[in-house]
Amino acid sequence: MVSTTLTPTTAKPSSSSSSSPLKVISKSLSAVPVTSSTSKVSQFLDNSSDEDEEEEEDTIARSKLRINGDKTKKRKYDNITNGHNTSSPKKSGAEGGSSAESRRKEAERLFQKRKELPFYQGRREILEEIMNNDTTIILGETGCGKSTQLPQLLRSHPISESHYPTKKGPKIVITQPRRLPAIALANRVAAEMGCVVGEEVGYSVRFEEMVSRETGVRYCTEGVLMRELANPNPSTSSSKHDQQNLNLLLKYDIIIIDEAHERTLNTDFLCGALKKVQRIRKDLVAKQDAKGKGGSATGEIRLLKLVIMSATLDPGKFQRFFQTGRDALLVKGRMYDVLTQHTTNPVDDFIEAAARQAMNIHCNPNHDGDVLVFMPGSDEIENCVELLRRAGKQLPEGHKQIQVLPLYAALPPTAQAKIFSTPPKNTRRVIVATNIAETSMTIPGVSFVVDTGYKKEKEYIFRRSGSIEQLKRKEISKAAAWQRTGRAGRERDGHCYRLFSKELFEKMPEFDAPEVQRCNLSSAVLQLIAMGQNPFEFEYIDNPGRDNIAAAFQELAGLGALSGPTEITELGREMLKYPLDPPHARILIASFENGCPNEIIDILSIINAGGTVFVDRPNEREEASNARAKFVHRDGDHMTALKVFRDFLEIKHSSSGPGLKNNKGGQGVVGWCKDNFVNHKTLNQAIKIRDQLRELSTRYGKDWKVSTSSTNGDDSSPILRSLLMGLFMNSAVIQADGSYKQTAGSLTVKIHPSSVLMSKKVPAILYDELTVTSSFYARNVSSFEQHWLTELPIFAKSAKRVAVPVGKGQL
Ligand SMILES: Nc1ncnc2c1ncn2[C@@H]1O[C@H](COP(=O)(O)OP(=O)(O)OP(=O)(O)O)[C@@H](O)[C@H]1O
Repeated sequence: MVSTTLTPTTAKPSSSSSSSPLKVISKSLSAVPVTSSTSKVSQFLDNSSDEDEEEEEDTIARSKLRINGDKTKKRKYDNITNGHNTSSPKKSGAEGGSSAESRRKEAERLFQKRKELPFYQGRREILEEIMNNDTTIILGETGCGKSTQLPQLLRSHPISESHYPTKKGPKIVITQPRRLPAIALANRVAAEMGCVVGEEVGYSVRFEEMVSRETGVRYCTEGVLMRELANPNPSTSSSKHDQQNLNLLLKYDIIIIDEAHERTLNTDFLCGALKKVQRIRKDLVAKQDAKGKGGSATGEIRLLKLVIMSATLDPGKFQRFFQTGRDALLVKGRMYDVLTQHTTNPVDDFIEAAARQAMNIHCNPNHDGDVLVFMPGSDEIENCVELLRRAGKQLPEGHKQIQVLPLYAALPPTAQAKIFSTPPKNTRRVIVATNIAETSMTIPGVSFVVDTGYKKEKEYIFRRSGSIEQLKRKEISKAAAWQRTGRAGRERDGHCYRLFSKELFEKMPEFDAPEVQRCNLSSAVLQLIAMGQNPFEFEYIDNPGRDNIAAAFQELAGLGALSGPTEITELGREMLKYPLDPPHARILIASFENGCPNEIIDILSIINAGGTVFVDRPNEREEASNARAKFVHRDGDHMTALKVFRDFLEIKHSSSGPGLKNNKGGQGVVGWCKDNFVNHKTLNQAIKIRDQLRELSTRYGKDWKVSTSSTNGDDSSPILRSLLMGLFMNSAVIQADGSYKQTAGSLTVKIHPSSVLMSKKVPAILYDELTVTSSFYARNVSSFEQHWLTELPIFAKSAKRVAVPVGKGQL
């Protein structure tokens, strides 16, 4: 293999060189990246006193007490453990004294490491700043301890305790843009605090939750908190204080928005909504104090503190938005050095170059540690994985082996969680990931990062004839490059190989463009309206533009979620009860009316599981196509997926044990999936989602058991009609020349080759998504009767326009 030529760099992360006012916390510590830097653990500036150390030891002792005290309390979840435990003590759901003892010992061991983290070193100044202000902006270098240490310190450090004199301490929520880091961080922090996930420390992500009444630190995705703001849980909300339907989140004292540099849709909407909540709570506290209700510390309503954090955010932008009037805090220093190198020449084929670089690392006997490779998207990842696996097979006998693991959002969570498992002996792991692993994550064992410099980014194209959202490959920003670099150097010194030149790096934008300016806003706009906010007048960090908001209104109105520019309908509120996008929520509600929730819940669970229903294996195309043939349903991919799922469940239930062993009559479920080219990871994940949707339906008084087979036998039309209620914007009718023309736009679309309807001609199609390559391809396609369109309120008045009639004989 030809090695890539790389040169070392001495550049600094953009945030550190920002002209915005910053208050430096650990002055003697160096910034990333380090080339031949001498910053080591022993050089950390320790600005804590001995007395402070004693207070910290005391904190550990108290958290021990809390854990033991919880022993007799009934927990909300019986199965408190999960498959994502990233550090020992592992799966310590047992309540026995020995596991509590092992947790305590592990927490004590980890405490020795925690004490060395720069963030921990600067804790007094950080906590005082937070206690003295409403909103604090913190920039801390990657790996300095922001996400793991701040919630723990806020919960039980004496500085915070004196501010929150109640026995329980402040309740803290910390948001993450993605579910994997939220779960991994909760596991890590639970281990550091010596408790079981779901007790003192918990997490809530879409379709999965590990929290209880005892939970004082809750890691959650931004989406979960947004949903809570818009759709207060009746059992926990303080609705009597809600203003304009905005949930004031009174059960939380401090909300931390972590990784704010990502500027996801939810980051920006959360910042706007929380700023408002903070202001309303402040006014209410002032009124409460004036009435003499006992002061804000102990009164019914307490002030809300906000902390905005990242290693690479633009501090000036957030300072201006929150009008903090304070310098952002800069926590400098990291635990370990990271040497960063750029290529001297441009790279022709970045997939091959990345595979080469990973193999070069692997074949160097002095290089110890796992490799994390960043690729733009799943296709590039699968190609790179293939190259690496092939190269791995050619390693000489006795050579250290490689285990290659893909990591991207469409993989089901169980497949994603593999990155936390211990590799076999004498094996180096090479993880090939999208930017899903770019922020927040500490992937155990990783010492090397290979960065291709590319990402895939959603781009929303506004067209009068129907907007489309597409994924495009783009160069990353400097902030993203530093985040990627920061995935090394977390457990030991690291090395980052950038497969782009220093000159190219210098030309990269400082930060990523905010998602509000390039994504479909319908879900966020519906939530805003439910909160009583006018999306056109909402305070945005960066305005999304009227066209983007108007497009969301159009879609939501079509779904029946809005009755006026700022008025949500009953149906809209109903839609918000389910953790689904508006179109999917609409489909679910339609299924209750059409008598098919049983089937629709299964279909929606598969769609939301991430991953495909079928898998491909190289050189087995014919076998795969023969195996699939027996599942094909004439009405298309949704009914086909339902058939696969139902057969899978039957096999699973008839198999002995958890599905890994053979059942008496034949093969086990894993063998069945292999023989039928079925993706068992997707379907197992679908089971979990199905259970949650069923539970939610029951909670809202809906009978999910109703099924078409109990009414109309084999008739799939109620299911397809339900799908159309949500996916009408994604529908197209056949034209005389055999092409399909969008009903809500004017694009000509083709059926994707992966669809079972690929070579069929049907009067009308609906689809889950549109991918754009040389043409517009509809994926996950089902057929339906053209005249159904005229029954939809949005099309009823303009039936002629949407349904260009083509008789069956013409097809
Ligand atoms: N799952 C884990 N396994 C091992 N070590 C971990 C784990 N999680 C955190 N750590 C250790 O704790 C340190 C601090 O992690 P933390 O996530 O708090 O840093 P951070 O400042 O939030 O980083 P980033 O900006 O990259 O999110 C890491 O550098 C690593 O040494």
